[in-house]
Amino acid sequence: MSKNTLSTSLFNRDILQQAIIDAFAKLAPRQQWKNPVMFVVYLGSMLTSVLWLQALRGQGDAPAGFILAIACCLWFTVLFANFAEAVAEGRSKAQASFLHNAKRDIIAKKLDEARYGNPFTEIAASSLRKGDVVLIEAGDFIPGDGDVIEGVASVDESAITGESAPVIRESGGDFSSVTGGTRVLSDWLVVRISVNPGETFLDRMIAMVEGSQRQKTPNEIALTILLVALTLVFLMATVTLLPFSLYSVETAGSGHPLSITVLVALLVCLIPTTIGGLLSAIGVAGIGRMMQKNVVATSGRAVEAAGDVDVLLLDKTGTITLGNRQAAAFFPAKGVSEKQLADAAQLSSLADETPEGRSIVVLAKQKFGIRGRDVHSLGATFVHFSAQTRMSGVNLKGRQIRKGSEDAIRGYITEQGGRFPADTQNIVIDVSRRGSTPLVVAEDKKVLGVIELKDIVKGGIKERFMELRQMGIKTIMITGDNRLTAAAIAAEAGVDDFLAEATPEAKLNLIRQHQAEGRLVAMTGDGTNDAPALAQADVAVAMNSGTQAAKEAGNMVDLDSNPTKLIEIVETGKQMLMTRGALTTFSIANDVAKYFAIIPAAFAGTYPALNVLNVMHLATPASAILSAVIFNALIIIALIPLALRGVGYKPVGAEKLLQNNLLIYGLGGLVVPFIGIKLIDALLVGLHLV
Ligand SMILES: Nc1ncnc2c1ncn2[C@@H]1O[C@H](COP(=O)(O)OP(=O)(O)OP(=O)(O)O)[C@@H](O)[C@H]1O
Ligand SMILES: [K+]
Ligand SMILES: [Mg+2]
Repeated sequence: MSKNTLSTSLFNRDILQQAIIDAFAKLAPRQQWKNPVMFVVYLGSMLTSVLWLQALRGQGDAPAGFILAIACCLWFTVLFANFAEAVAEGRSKAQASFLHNAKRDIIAKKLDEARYGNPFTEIAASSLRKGDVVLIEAGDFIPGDGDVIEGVASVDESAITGESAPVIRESGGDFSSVTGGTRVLSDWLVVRISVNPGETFLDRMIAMVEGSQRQKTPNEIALTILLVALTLVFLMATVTLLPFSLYSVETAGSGHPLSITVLVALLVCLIPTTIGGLLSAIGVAGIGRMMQKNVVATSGRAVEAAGDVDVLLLDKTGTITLGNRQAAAFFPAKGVSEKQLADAAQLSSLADETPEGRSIVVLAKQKFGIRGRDVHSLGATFVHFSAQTRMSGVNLKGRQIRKGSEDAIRGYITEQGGRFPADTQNIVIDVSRRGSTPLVVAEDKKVLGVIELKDIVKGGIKERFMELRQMGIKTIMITGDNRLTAAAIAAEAGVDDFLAEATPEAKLNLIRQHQAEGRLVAMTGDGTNDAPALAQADVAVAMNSGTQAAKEAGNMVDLDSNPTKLIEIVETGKQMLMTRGALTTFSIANDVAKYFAIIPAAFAGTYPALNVLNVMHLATPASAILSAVIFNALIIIALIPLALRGVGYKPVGAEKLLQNNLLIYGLGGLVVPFIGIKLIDALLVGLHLV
């Protein structure tokens, strides 16, 4: 399988070079203001720089060299945080670059009338409007997003999906959507354009992936508020230290007061700069990791919700099963021959565009040599399948043939005064218990028998559901099939619950009900029918092969159109949340440790008694403060790979995760600074810098 996505090499040279440039560009106050914690460091850098200039003129509150060293460290802290964000954005951009290649000048064949064979005019794709109808022939690029209204063709979508195998796009059903920039390989399509220029799927994907549309997610805002509160507390504490130290020096008549430089250094070490500097990079990287899985998230919020999902709604057909429900056998009712049933079944399916319908035509031909008849010469009118009626069929010259779910056909024939035979009832039960879908065929008010539609549960799916259960996520299978079939497949696949005979409304209600109970719901969908439910779900993954309506209603698109991807999406979301949680824990634990490094040293001159806290025995007060500030800057750089790659993830319960997190990142966060600061101090001494 060829994938367009970037190799995971974090330290791609081009990205790093660009990120260094961007790190400086991000020094603009307008950018800095967006990140309140780092904004404090930014102000501190400016203040200490001014103090250094004063010191050069002999008016310093500390030696000029010391102030300069602190100022430089603070500027680097800001630059490192900028750099982290720039690297994350650079990787996303690199991942999106192949999408730019898919944008090209295309000539569209705009049809004067919406039908194949009519004359067309050639116009630039960029001037196509929503509602225009175009012809696309073998070799042509598809000029815009739209839905196929006529024709069947194989399409090369590798420009978008990176998948080189062609896909079939056809009118009707769930494979009717085409994307601008892809190419028709064989045959022709008539497509109704569904978006105006500039609003295409490709445009939206590029904007999202490149981060130009990225806004803070609700959780990011909440965390930022917490970090700002912490920052304010430390700011107050630090500011009040100054008059305090002045007073005590005065009353004692000895020692010297704290310098502004030391106070700024102290403040920067105490506020949560590590998470403050990496927060945005973690969010961007989350979207980037989705992209690596060929999933385009149209909001950071969707990625975040994916990590918190409680309930997963999965379609039976195509998600849990392979999805090509194929006719496998005919079971005639008493007094009907199998051939008679097959003939009626085929007639009712001649215009049925669903895979089920087509397979019935094929099976009747294979078993009895019944040829597909020319539907126009029959003077027939077709009744198309819908998920609401669960029935389809044909009316021809006084004959009305229907096929559909048992209850739909029962309703249909009782309406006309017919009776549902007991032997057919038994066949339905038998077929359903096997996990197959029974389609009952009726002519007028007489039941002719049952068609068995077979589908196969995907290999390995049971293990995936087990993992989800370990993560504390409930899986619910949804199907339009009857309860018996649903129960058989649910048991085989190992889902927690199922909803049978589901209409699109029932799906929507199920989502609302779970949300009302405070749960976050995820689902996948591809049909126009799924659009309302997709719009309601918290995480809504539309298949790239699906209809435009589904893609617009969802907040993620899976370019591979693999419904089981939802499981990986949840894992990626969880990993992003865990990474943020881990680094927040680490950051705050870190600050506590820095407190012990810097306080005794900073106050040694003012309060000699505080020396009992001086557990680290750093060389001098100046080297203690400098070492802490250097460590504070370097830790941001050191954690960039972790922020971008994400912490390792195993499917265990939330409580266990929290425990592990506190243990590793909390304890680590406490210990690492002691070692780091001690080493830096020794190095400074060794190099005779202090
Ligand atoms: N082409 C058809 N003609 C008549 N009846 C059909 C047809 N396809 C399905 N049915 C009936 O309608 C019921 C619901 O079908 P539907 O495709 O909505 O089910 P589903 O399992 O939810 O599949 P999906 O995952 O595609 O939504 C089926 O159980 C079957 O009885
Ligand atoms: K800090
Ligand atoms: Mg279906």
